[in-house]
Amino acid sequence: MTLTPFDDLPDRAVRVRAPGKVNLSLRVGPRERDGYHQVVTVFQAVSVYEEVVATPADVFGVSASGPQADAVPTDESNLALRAARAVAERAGVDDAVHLHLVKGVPVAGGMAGGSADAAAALVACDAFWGTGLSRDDLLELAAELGSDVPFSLVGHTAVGQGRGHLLTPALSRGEFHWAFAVQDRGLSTAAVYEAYDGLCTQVEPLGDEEDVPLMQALLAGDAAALGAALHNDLESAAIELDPGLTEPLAVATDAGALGVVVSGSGPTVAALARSRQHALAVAAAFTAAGVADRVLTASGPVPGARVVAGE
Ligand SMILES: C[C@](O)(CO)[C@H](O)COP(=O)(O)OP(=O)(O)OC[C@H]1O[C@@H](n2ccc(N)nc2=O)[C@H](O)[C@@H]1O
Ligand SMILES: Nc1ncnc2c1ncn2[C@@H]1O[C@H](COP(=O)(O)OP(=O)(O)OP(=O)(O)O)[C@@H](O)[C@H]1O
Repeated sequence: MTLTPFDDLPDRAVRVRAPGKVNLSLRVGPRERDGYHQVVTVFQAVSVYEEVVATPADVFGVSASGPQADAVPTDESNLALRAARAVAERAGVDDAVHLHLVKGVPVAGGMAGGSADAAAALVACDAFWGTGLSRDDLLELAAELGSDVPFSLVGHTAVGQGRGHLLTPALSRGEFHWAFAVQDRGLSTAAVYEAYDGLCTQVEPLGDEEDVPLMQALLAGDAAALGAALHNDLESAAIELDPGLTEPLAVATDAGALGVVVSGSGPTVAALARSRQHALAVAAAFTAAGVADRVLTASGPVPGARVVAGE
């Protein structure tokens, strides 16, 4: 089945939309005994979306469409399918469901596409089966599926701590405009954290005081101050694995971006622009310089996973 956002929904179908994210700041502490690093991060949800359409089926299944759909696993490792099974188990549901993913977020791009699928699938299956799980239930299932999944559920702007899964909403005024340089080649999140360990011999435990200027910029809706405060501890590790990333970073700076940063574990490069128009100009500069396989523009913050049709 190949559904586009404009198709009519089949009977009983539920359609849910969930956003991608940018880490405005990502500070990485030591690796803990569970294999995960302590992080303090400020997430912003942006208007690049995944859609998940849940339809009746005799057996659990998943399919995908979109620019990089071939790179999405459709076996039991698929995060959306795992989310569906988690809802069924938690709520004691015996029925199956088919999930179709309309992928708009880059795959393995550092913008939490798989996490958005998982969050959307949690919301879709809850609505599809009428399980009535609480927000806390969904957040708990989300955290078991991946560190970024709770934020995909919540959206807007939030500070993530622990593995990134413990969220506190953050105040943000106005709308910020972004241009993204997307690469066909993905980066493995685990490999980037491993490269980070190799680069940093001594990692200090984390405080959150470094992000005060960033939080003030968000509160004031001051895009120039936000641009100056963007920060990603994983950036040098991502560049070590993919040295070509220095090119889109330089192109965005030359095009007058207020700030530019590797998004999460990369390789997508996120450039903060002065306006929607300027974001289009930065995207055009990426294309003209040949430093991106694809470009996107978006704004943020936007809400987390929510039903858009069929409930
Ligand atoms: C880079 C970020 O996107 C920033 O928000 C996240 O930290 C990654 O979140 P994610 O993709 O949901 O990652 P998970 O699926 O939870 O973990 C994938 C792998 O990344 C590494 N990982 C992830 C999160 C974290 N706080 N420390 C880690 O070391 C671990 O090796 C883990 O096995
Ligand atoms: N529904 C899914 N969509 C995309 N990838 C998935 C999905 N389920 C599992 N995966 C696997 O997860 C890997 C990471 O994909 P994803 O698009 O979530 O990366 P990411 O955006 O870099 O993640 P993050 O920003 O959260 O670190 C893929 O290479 C793929 O093997």
